[in-house]
Amino acid sequence: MKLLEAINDPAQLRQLAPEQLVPLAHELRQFLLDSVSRTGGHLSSNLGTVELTIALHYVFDTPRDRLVWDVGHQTYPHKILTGRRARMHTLRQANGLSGFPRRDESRYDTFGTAHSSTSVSAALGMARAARLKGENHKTVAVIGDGAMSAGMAFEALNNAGVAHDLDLLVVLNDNDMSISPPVGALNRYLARLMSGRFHAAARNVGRTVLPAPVVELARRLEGHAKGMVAPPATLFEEFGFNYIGPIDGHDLDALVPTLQNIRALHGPQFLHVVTRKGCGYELAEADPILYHGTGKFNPSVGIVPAPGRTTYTEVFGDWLCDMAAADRRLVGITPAMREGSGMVRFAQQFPERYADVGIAEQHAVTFGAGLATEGMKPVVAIYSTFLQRAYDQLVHDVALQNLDVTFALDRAGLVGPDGATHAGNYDVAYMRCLPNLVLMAASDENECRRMLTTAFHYPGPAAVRYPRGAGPGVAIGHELSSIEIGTAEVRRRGEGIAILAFGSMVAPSVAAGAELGATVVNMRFVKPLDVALVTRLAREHARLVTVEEGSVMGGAGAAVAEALAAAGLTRPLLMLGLPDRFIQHGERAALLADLGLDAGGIVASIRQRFGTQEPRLAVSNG
Ligand SMILES: Cc1ncc(C[n+]2csc(CCOP(=O)(O)OP(=O)(O)O)c2C)c(N)n1
Ligand SMILES: CC(=O)[C@@H](O)[C@H](O)COP(=O)(O)O
Ligand SMILES: [Mg+2]
Repeated sequence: MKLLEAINDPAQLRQLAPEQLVPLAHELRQFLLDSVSRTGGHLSSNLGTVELTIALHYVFDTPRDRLVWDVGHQTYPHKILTGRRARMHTLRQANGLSGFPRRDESRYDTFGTAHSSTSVSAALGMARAARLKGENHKTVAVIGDGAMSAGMAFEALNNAGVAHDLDLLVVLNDNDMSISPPVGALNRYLARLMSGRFHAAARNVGRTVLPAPVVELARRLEGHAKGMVAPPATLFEEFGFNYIGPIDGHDLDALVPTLQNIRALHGPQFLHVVTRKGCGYELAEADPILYHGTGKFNPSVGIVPAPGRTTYTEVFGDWLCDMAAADRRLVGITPAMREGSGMVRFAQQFPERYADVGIAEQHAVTFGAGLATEGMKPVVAIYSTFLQRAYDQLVHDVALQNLDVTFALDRAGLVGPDGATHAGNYDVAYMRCLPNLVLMAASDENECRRMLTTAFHYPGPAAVRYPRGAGPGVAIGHELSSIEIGTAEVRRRGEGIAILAFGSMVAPSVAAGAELGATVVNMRFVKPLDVALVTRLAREHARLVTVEEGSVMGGAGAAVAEALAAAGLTRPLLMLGLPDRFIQHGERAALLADLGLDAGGIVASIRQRFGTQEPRLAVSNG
């Protein structure tokens, strides 16, 4: 590790001779594999960007030249080369390095990210700012083939391609993979670019990078000389970029001179590099999906899948297959999260009714709306955090038209190591204000299954939110039974205090209620709220507490407060949930405990707010 250990800053990397870069890449890849196997994290994508990262920092004058990564799950080599090597053992842990770029972590992280397809927009903004400020640095966006499939990337290309006064380079890191195999026409197009004349052109590209008009002229002349019609320009050229490539993204002898040539050019440039996900670690190359995101593992053995407790994701996946067998109208939709959303078996068993639409949350929702207009029963499986992307589609295309779309909202609440970017803290706040929509929060695995069935049978938009990981471990029935809409369930009768708990907070609230002698209710529905029960509880108890794994602001507790106000009832109401700040990465259970959202924390908050005396006062009415 001699070369790597000497690099604490890209300026030191730039002192190396070109022939030292290959051995450096070897050291970096070894370090990366060793490091991720100890911490867990995103492995395959990072193994694929080792050479590209070295070449970019070697050629560009970072951080003066701006380097913007898309998604950011492939930035571990970048972190290692930009002074964070010694902290890689803290990756994705509380108070440790983030798994994604963060502006507050390093001046080399020019743009915070983790949701995909933002890089070209952000880089274009930076390039425009440079122009306006009279600065002459370069801006580079690195975007994967999966991320390139999103509408937002194309909105940015559309804008950038006519910005001929800006020095912007878009590097397409094409590894022919999203998390799962890529889908759609763009992917097919990229595969075609890899073949035929483009492949032949790639061999010399390091020596002959030319501005777009010259390339275009040469193409026409070549066609003319051969008496043929000139070959068509690439899609990216049609957008206004100078397209270069495809080149081998693991070949430093091609990457470095190509980037050096491009750096001297002005206007929008597009470099297509081809990499292998998992490159250099045989097991990850053979199964890049398994090694996309890993826990800790022994690199000489590889990941050994161990049976664990059933996760909510698995509950959903099993329900989806059962419901699809029962109802031929069901169509399962995922925006590029087949594995994460538990849809692998469904995709195999019901290929005609399975739709991976790419990283395209907005399209996923409106595609579902379209299916619903024709009497189909779409189920959009989506992480809470990614539904944020499709809010207008949820409002305008689904809720406003009262269309029958079921939303399976996975990763609702804190997610743990991915941190604030992936936390699903806001879905309750942004969904419960929508007319027509039914919103449920699952408190255990079996209830999750029943809620999904309820949502599916409800003839309008309905969502079930459930957290990352396993639930309390209750037995899961095989039947497809529903819950009456808008009904809560009293889990424990006590006096003085009533705890109204939502979803994942029911189990700790029941434990807290036992310690306090309080009534505990599993509210089940955020919308419609069981107003009759809420008002009855308010009349029977002196103090009310709401507990939820979601933003307190605008959340389910706020819904209870509104219901009380509407009924003219005033009661001391303690609302527990996620505070008005972003919660960083760490282990999910530990983060919840830190926030007082475990049984002990709930007891402590209630005692702190209402005192330690048994609050026996029963009130007659408001
Ligand atoms: C808006 C959004 N939707 C979904 C995801 C989940 N996600 C993270 S990486 C990824 C695949 C990205 O593919 P690509 O850009 O080709 O990068 P690769 O993993 O191949 O390196 C997906 C779907 C996300 N981060 N953001
Ligand atoms: C980078 C990204 O967005 C995904 O890979 C995400 O990290 C997956 O999270 P889960 O592990 O919760 O599926
Ligand atoms: Mg890819």
